[in-house]
Amino acid sequence: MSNYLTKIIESKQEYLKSHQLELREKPKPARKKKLSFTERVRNKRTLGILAEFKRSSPSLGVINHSVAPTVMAGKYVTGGADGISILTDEVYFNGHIRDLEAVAAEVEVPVLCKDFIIEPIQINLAYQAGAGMILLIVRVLEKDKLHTLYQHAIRLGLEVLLEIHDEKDLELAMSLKPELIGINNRNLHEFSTDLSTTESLMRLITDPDIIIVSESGIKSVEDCERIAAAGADAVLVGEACMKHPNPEQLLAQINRIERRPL
Ligand SMILES: O=P(O)(O)OC[C@@H](O)[C@@H](O)c1c[nH]c2ccccc12
Repeated sequence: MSNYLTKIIESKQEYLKSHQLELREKPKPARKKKLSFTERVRNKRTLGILAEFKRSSPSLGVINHSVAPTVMAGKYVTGGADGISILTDEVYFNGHIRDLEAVAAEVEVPVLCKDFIIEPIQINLAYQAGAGMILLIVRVLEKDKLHTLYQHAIRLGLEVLLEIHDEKDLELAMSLKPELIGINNRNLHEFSTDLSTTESLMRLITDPDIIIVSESGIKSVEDCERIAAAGADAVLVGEACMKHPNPEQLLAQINRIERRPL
């Protein structure tokens, strides 16, 4: 693991230890049944969209601190997002699980809990807050732990976005027979992004039933066209949405991009 990721994971372990009391589970609230992200993407012929709410990040510092998550999520849905990703990590991304809770209660599309998940309690809390999906980053988990967390989420009826960055991650991810894979274009050693990561890993994924989301460094409609040409099914866009003067318009344009036929 890179130094940066190791630091984040260590801080997450600390956080979970020191917040044990607050993090205790509450009774499960009634949940609205929503169409899953995977189903939504399968039902359309154009590029799927996961639009992300991210106030700040370790690589960029402050991105946008002035807009409320529910306001932004409303714009994302208007623009045609098939799912909303909410960064809930407090320490590095200035997020909160309450952001997710507020958004999940308001929108009809599924909401992704974007965090560094290393313990089942985090999955339970995401579920209780109304998440329909969680992220598992293959790189930060041992094989057994990855399997345990994956099965735990699936049993709760959550979708899992399984994030990979290279061939080794892909091999491990495939051992779970996933429905949904995220290819992260960001090199976690030095924060740089390179869309060719999606292009090269796409060539190795031969199962047409797996929905592939390309993540990070996607800044424009042209970038999305490139991702669609590589054969990915969906994009995860954060910074470009958060900084855009009119995110609805950006997403509406992305929403018109045809996917590559199987
Ligand atoms: O803001 P961008 O470059 O559009 O990237 C969004 C998303 O892919 C990125 O936030 C991300 C991808 N994987 C992660 C894991 C943890 C935290 C953040 C991420």
